[in-house]
Amino acid sequence: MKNIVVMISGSGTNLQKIIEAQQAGNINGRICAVISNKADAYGLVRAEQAGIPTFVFERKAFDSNQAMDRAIAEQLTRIDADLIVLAGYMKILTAEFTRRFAGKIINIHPSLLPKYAGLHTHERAMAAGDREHGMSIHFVNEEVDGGAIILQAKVPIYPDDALDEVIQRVYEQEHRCYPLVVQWFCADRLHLENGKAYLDNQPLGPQGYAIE
Ligand SMILES: Nc1nc2c(c(=O)[nH]1)N[C@@H](CN(C=O)c1ccc(C(=O)N[C@@H](CCC(=O)O)C(=O)O)cc1)CN2
Ligand SMILES: NCC(=O)N[C@@H]1O[C@H](COP(=O)([O-])[O-])[C@@H](O)[C@H]1O
Repeated sequence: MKNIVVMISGSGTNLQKIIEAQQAGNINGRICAVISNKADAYGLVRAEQAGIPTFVFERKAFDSNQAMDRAIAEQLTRIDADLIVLAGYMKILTAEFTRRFAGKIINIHPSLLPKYAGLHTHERAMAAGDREHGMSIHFVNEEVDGGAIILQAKVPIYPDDALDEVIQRVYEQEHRCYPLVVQWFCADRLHLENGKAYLDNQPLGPQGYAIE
């Protein structure tokens, strides 16, 4: 049974889907803690409602990003985390942190990486006139959104779409796919080796597993 820690900064809808999948017995792991860098993150309420311990590490309480990440790392070590799930965690992790937990950290990002790394991805895709968009799940390294891609799911952008419609369309794919990837890791089907993602010991291509 793997020890899972989920790191959030906001609403926690992806966290909620992972909680529900775990409660339904679809994930061979236990969510041991939820960590947030924002004390007002609603995801903390979701965790508390599910009886999951929560920890808040706010940047203003530390002298540096390094000190903050070291404090988080100590908590993760105490928990003996096997998998660290970034689910809307909106802080760039230090290289020291990502190296310490290499192969154990995954992230979900609302674009078809390598397009639109960083923030405001939906707005950028719409402004570019893209007709195809989506989300990526990847291993995390020191390069922001540059880690090996595990899975991508595509969604259309229609000419008359409002921003919220695109956001919701991507959210649907995120909520479908993240619990699946967490289970792949917990079932020892997914691993990182020499910077490449492997599923069932087969190397995944640069865009990862393309789910229909
Ligand atoms: N070392 C890494 N850290 C993080 C990664 C990663 O791949 N490598 N993924 C991000 C998640 N993310 C996009 O998916 C992302 C989050 C935040 C930022 C960013 O610019 N954050 C600002 C502060 C924003 C705020 O506090 O409101 C910052 O950290 O200065 C970019 C990308 C998680 N971390
Ligand atoms: N760059 C990271 C990033 O933008 N992550 C995005 O934050 C949202 C969190 O939603 P949630 O808190 O409802 O799960 C998700 O859409 C995720 O892809």
